[in-house]
Amino acid sequence: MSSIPDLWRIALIVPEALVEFFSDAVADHVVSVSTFEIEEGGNWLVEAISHGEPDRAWLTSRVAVLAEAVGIAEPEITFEPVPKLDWLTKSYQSFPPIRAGRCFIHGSHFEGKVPASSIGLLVDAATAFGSGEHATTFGCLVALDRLSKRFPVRRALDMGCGSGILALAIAKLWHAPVVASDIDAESVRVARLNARRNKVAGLVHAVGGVGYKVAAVRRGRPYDLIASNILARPLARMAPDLRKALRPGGYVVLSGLLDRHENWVLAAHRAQGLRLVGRIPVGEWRTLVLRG
Ligand SMILES: C[S@@+](CC[C@H](N)C(=O)[O-])C[C@H]1O[C@@H](n2cnc3c(N)ncnc32)[C@H](O)[C@@H]1O
Repeated sequence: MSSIPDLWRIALIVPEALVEFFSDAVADHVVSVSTFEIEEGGNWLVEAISHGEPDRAWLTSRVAVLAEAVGIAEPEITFEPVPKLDWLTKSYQSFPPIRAGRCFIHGSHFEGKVPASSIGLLVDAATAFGSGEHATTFGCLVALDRLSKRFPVRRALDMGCGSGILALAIAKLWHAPVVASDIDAESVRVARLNARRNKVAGLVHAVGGVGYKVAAVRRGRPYDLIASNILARPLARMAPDLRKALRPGGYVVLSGLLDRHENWVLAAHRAQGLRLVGRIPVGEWRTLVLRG
């Protein structure tokens, strides 16, 4: 527990018309920003969470400058540490096991048995994205399970690994080495921890850095399989790099895109010669399976 960074809550109340403006202004300095209406048609609460104690003086003066710029009274900004064990224990316990294809994702609080014929993935809801409950992670796991029944993989890449959940699944489904990369250092730490806890540390190599710029990602090429659950814009932008990194005939699993972005992302990858071989819609989210 001691290696989990301290979380801080930063809160301010602003008029509805300025919610986005203030959320964007703090977004680069925190790990998440939530907004809630607190008076119907009136004020909203902007609540941000940061890793470690935020720079109070900087944030306070930034908020003051913004308030002056839009002609409102300077909103009060509060800073408070988030009680460590409480929220972690709470979030651990709020996640029941999830099945996605043969994958059975459970937290360390799960006392039951992983069903025979399932593949257990031990992932606690913590400080990195990916504990199976999100539609995009779920879609990727279902796609990976389907592919594992008909396609051999000698090496794979999980780009934007978060908790490492997709890399763990690939390592367990194929017993193949996986490079797991993430732009966020905390995610890399959590992915390594999860690889050890799932006894696949010898197969999952977690590295930090942006997309295909990471040396270990380039060294691992060509990959038989690339999974990337990021967002529509980076997924579309990385199409040329992705094709270069993929072995001809290899598979790509893309997620993190909404239904309205599907054609756009697909067009970028089709322009590189990939073709659509699978599509898993979950709610408004889409997971696409492409073949090189
Ligand atoms: C939606 S999470 C997915 C986590 C996990 N793979 C899953 O499927 O649940 C996206 C992750 O991609 C990382 N990320 C975003 N842009 C990236 C980029 N250009 N290169 C590498 N990682 C990136 C984020 O830090 C985040 O951990």
